[in-house]
Amino acid sequence: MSIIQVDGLAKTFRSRERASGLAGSLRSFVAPRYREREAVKQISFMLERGEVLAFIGPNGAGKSTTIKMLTGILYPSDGMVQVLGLIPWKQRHTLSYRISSVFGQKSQLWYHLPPQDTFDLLARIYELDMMAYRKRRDFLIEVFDIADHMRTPARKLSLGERMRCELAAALLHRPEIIFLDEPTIGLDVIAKQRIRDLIGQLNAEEGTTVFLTSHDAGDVEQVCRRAIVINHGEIILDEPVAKMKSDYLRAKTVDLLLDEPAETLLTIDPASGRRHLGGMHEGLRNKTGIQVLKAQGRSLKLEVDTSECPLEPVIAAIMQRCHILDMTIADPPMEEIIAAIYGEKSKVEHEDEADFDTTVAAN
Ligand SMILES: Nc1ncnc2c1ncn2[C@@H]1O[C@H](COP(=O)(O)OP(=O)(O)OP(=O)(O)O)[C@@H](O)[C@H]1O
Repeated sequence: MSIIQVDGLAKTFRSRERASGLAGSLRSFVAPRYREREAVKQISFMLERGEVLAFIGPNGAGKSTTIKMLTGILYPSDGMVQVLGLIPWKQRHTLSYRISSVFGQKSQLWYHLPPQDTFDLLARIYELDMMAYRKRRDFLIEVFDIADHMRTPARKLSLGERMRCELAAALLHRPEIIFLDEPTIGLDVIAKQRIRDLIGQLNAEEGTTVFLTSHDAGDVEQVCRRAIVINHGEIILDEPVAKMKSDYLRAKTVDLLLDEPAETLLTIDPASGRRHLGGMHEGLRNKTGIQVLKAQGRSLKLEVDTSECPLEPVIAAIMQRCHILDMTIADPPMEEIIAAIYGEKSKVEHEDEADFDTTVAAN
């Protein structure tokens, strides 16, 4: 039985347009004009208990609007939703005891209070049994490694420390589903990894269903097993992350700072005039899937298509030639992945249309 069922869900916002200047304001007051925006357009999907879903898309795609409808904050314009068998906007209170949400951009801890006090308040809000609450709190403090931060006002915590406290607070009442909206936004690499590991642990050990939105391809790749891509309010892809990864998350950007000029590692192909990693390693010579994006001074930037060439031999070959002083490996930005998905989809649609045209012509 699905834990979340979404059928033809849509939301259209109607907002009043206000003209500038005094005359414009008066005109808007007397004869108001409205603009309609379809934020979510008839989307349907289901989620099983224990799934870890990435719900991704570019800015303004309709992610937050969907989450707000699934958690009962917003009424839809059309369609039906059941979360844990409840209709969110009609049974919001009952639902709130069984779900939780964390917004990376908005703190849910009381700003001036230490997390310890927020936790105690939440225990009362969720009407938790005090003995069970203390046990759960102590367990979460240990798992999330936040003992040192429990008595510091939330406003004085670093972003990474605060996010760990936010997650622990959201889990006090043992929610069956957790909605995470950009949980790693603004965090450094180490803090991001920590949050990702904790989400994975939470799902593996407690079976919590995770509904995550993020602009960070790393969150999707490392945490989620299924991805739904939404753009302009429509679902354009719904498939396992493993498939999405092999289809669209192949390119990694490798930024290197070397101890010698980057040019010494490159050769120029006389036919195309393009630079490539030259003569460093037999296996890498003429290897497809490695593109030199930039070579300036001692910094070298490569794009490696991991479906054609794994990263390890590339890095190993460079390390045999020179010392790497610094290195970062980055995923393509979400916008690029979505553009690639769109490109692929419209190619398939055009091919289908062409097939249809030739069939019609033949008939
Ligand atoms: N209360 C509102 N009134 C009018 N329009 C709104 C309202 N909330 C959202 N929108 C519009 O609906 C569309 C979808 O917004 P939404 O916040 O769901 O996008 P998002 O995918 O979460 O984007 P982001 O990644 O930037 O947070 C946007 O065009 C936005 O301007």
